[in-house]
Amino acid sequence: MTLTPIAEGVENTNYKLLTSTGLYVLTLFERRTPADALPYVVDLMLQLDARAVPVPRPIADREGRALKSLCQRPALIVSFLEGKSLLDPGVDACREAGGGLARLHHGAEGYGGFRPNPFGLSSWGPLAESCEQAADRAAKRRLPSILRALDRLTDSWPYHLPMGSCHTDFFPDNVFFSDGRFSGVIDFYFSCDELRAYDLAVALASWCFDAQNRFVPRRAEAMIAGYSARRGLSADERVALPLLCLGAAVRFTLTRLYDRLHPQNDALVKEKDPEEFATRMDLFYDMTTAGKGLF
Ligand SMILES: Nc1ncnc2c1ncn2[C@@H]1O[C@H](COP(=O)(O)OP(=O)(O)O)[C@@H](O)[C@H]1O
Ligand SMILES: N[C@@H](CCOP(=O)(O)O)C(=O)O
Repeated sequence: MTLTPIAEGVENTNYKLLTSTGLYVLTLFERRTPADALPYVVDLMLQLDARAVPVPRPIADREGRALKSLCQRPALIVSFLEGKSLLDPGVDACREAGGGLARLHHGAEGYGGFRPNPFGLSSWGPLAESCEQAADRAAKRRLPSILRALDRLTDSWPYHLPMGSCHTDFFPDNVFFSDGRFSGVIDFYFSCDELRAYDLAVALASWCFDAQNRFVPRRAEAMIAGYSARRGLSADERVALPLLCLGAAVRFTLTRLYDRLHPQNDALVKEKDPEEFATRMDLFYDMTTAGKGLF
């Protein structure tokens, strides 16, 4: 058996695990994934796997338990998924990814678990406050635009839209491709009950910017087309997308800012730049002010 650390993670500590029966991933969960949330996540992955959505399959021990404890942290072994994520996904990849997200939403239908979104709208105010308390000069400059976006989101959040089990971290690094086709999705540790259109908005806010962080409307159009070819998207959901993209941009600006201000020195994780999403937040703020659509 060999264990090789994987350094790409942002949230948890991961190892590639090679045994006589195959290749797996061992995850030790760090601060954002509490043990009591994991049964929801594991059972959702099992349901998706059973419905042929390509996700890592949790591996149980001889007593049938997948969730274990290792080094004082919750731990899980899942199957290794083949395929590669894309660094700068183009229009076709965005269409494929939209279709992949719709497959995930389909596969999650009827799921019996319930987990409120730990990083949903109601968490953003307290997160902003804890960033404010620890703020350095750069964070102090950023906070007013975060708070202004938060006011808009609080005033206009579309609570009435359809909910279900969502991934809520459907970023390019969590989606695998093989021969240009969607081949799988990993990292379900933020999965929870949320607005389905918010899940799509997270994908739009993370896939539809180029290497210079410029919004690419054609990618957004393709992603929405890929999604809606497999799963209906109502007129109300479509109209709400710019506001929900603003919400997604606030969420990732805040968690990245929090991580920069409160680093975890002992975990095998990488920090990401909050400014990348803060710039997107400003763009979606202006788009919602002007009442414009994404394309
Ligand atoms: N089941 C899996 N199959 C293949 N690769 C995986 C799997 N799980 C994780 N990885 C690899 O590990 C990296 C980090 O995993 P991820 O779950 O995104 O960690 P974190 O939650 O810490 O961000 C991924 O980018 C991917 O390369
Ligand atoms: N996607 C989030 C943080 C979680 O990272 P992941 O590696 O688990 O996708 C971000 O980019 O801030």
